[in-house]
Amino acid sequence: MNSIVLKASSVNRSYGDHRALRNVSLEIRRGERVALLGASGSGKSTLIRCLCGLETIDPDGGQIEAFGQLLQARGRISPDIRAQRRRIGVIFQQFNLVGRLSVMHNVMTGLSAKAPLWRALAGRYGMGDRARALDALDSIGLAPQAFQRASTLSGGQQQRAAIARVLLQGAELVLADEPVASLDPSSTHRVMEHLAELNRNAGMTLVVSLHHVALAKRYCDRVVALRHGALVYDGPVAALTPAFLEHLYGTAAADLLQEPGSDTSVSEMPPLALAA
Ligand SMILES: Nc1ncnc2c1ncn2[C@@H]1O[C@H](COP(=O)(O)OP(=O)(O)OP(=O)(O)O)[C@@H](O)[C@H]1O
Repeated sequence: MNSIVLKASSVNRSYGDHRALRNVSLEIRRGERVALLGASGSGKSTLIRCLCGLETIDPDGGQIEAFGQLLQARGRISPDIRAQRRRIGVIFQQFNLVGRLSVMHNVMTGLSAKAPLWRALAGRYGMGDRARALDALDSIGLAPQAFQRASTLSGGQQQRAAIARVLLQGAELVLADEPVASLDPSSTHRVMEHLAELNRNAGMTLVVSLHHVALAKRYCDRVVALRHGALVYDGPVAALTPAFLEHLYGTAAADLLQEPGSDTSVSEMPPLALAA
């Protein structure tokens, strides 16, 4: 079996005259936990949107493959994208839940990629689907909130519901775009631990863009860093040097290595409880 689940080759993406991605090439292997780092505006969200086919790349020769099949090439999305999208779970900073629907219903929309469209639109799910949705919610500690409206949940709970949705979807690859950027420190760690668990227990490959370098160090093995749209680092998280971080962000590395909500730099912290 091909262990490469995602492959970007010479990808450019422009908005008018502005080139947001410049000749980005990248391979993600099954089971990896990859942090996407870079200063604001470096192209992280653009790359994630291109990788899942929500945005087209420039028609100048680049291409993206997922699970060994073409996802898009030369500015055109593959006609088979629906089949690939079933295998890719996407998590956004703003949760993308429907506030007036119950948490359960939101989570079950994860099945709509597999179920007939009419069933998803009608919200008709069988007992088996409901049981699986409850299991997914239980696994992230949200079973008590299953029948509440999604709008009544805290930000951290909403993000956990979004994680339950990709769990139910059965996604093999999760692309998470700054999933903790709007959360408080304790919800941040809870959400990051659940994402790491998806990787460890459910075997999902994880690509997550993060603002905090400390979170990348704590939860990921590999870092891909962008600067002005170009890939400038791809390697082990442990090999990131303070000098490189200062180059990447233009600010002191000590500030970047601070854990959210902590006065302690990540290098002084005890090992993560989840670590294998
Ligand atoms: N829809 C768009 N139209 C025009 N320009 C855009 C669009 N989306 C992104 N850009 C530009 O492309 C560049 C990369 O943006 P992107 O959102 O990918 O960066 P980012 O690294 O995710 O930033 P942040 O960390 O602040 O979210 C920026 O200069 C941004 O202004």
